Amino acid sequence: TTKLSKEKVEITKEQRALIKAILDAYNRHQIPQDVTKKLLQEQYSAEENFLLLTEVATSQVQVLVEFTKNIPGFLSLDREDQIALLKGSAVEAMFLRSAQVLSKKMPSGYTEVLEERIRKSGMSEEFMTPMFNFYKSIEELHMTQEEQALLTTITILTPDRPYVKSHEAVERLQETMLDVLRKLCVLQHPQEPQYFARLLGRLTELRTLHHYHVEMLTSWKTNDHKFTPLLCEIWDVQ
Ligand SMILES: C[C@]12CC[C@H]3[C@@H](CC=C4C=C(C(=O)O)CC[C@@]43C)[C@@H]1CC[C@@H]2C(=O)c1ccc(O)cc1
Repeated sequence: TTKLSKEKVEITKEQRALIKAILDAYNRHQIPQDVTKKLLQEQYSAEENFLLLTEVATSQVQVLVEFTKNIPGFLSLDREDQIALLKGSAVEAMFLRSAQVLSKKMPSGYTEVLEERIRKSGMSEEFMTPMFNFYKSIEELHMTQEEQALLTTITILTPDRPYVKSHEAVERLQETMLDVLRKLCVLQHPQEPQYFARLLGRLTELRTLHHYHVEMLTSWKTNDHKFTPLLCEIWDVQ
């Protein structure tokens, strides 16, 4: 008979404090009300939808920077590495954020409106399909808030981003988060031993979306769509 590994998984006091710090930061940093209200009120047109998504994307980058600064240990990394990690993970963190938001049904109908504006923003089908497939694969996981916040943190703390100098320091920080997430998955999804592996599989899918995103921006640019200076800065768009 296969001996089920009933390994005694225990979250330490420090790890519990880490989860709390990351979850508080994740919940504290939301898109400002006035931005989301505009998204609900403005009329629909491909141009208007693109402008609104650009505004909400710009706001999300600012939220991402604030969240990242609250990741325990992040500010003790080398300053240039902090920038390299933010630039390297901005697109993936944004797609992970959009998947987490779009897989939640909100009473305000925000999710439906957002989805409608994405579908009618002048984005070509070839990028729409993989993006919505990703949203679906995230939705099927039914991630808890802690798992979402930790998965975003793990994405940001990816050591092999371009221009990262002290690879080990980032790796150590990421491993701390991976260990906490692994334990959480075992405790919160006891009947799904593969759940943690499935979560990490989503990070691989995120990297392919990153590739699509570069082409998506270029296709928008050719139809002379303007991005904000912050988006150009963080996404290396000319
Ligand atoms: C990524 C995205 C811009 C940012 C949106 C995302 C859909 C849902 C979101 C939810 C957010 C929240 O509720 O916190 C923050 C903004 C995001 C993350 C859009 C889907 C396609 C779009 C896009 O790629 C895009 C890129 C450049 C643009 O100028 C306009 C759109």
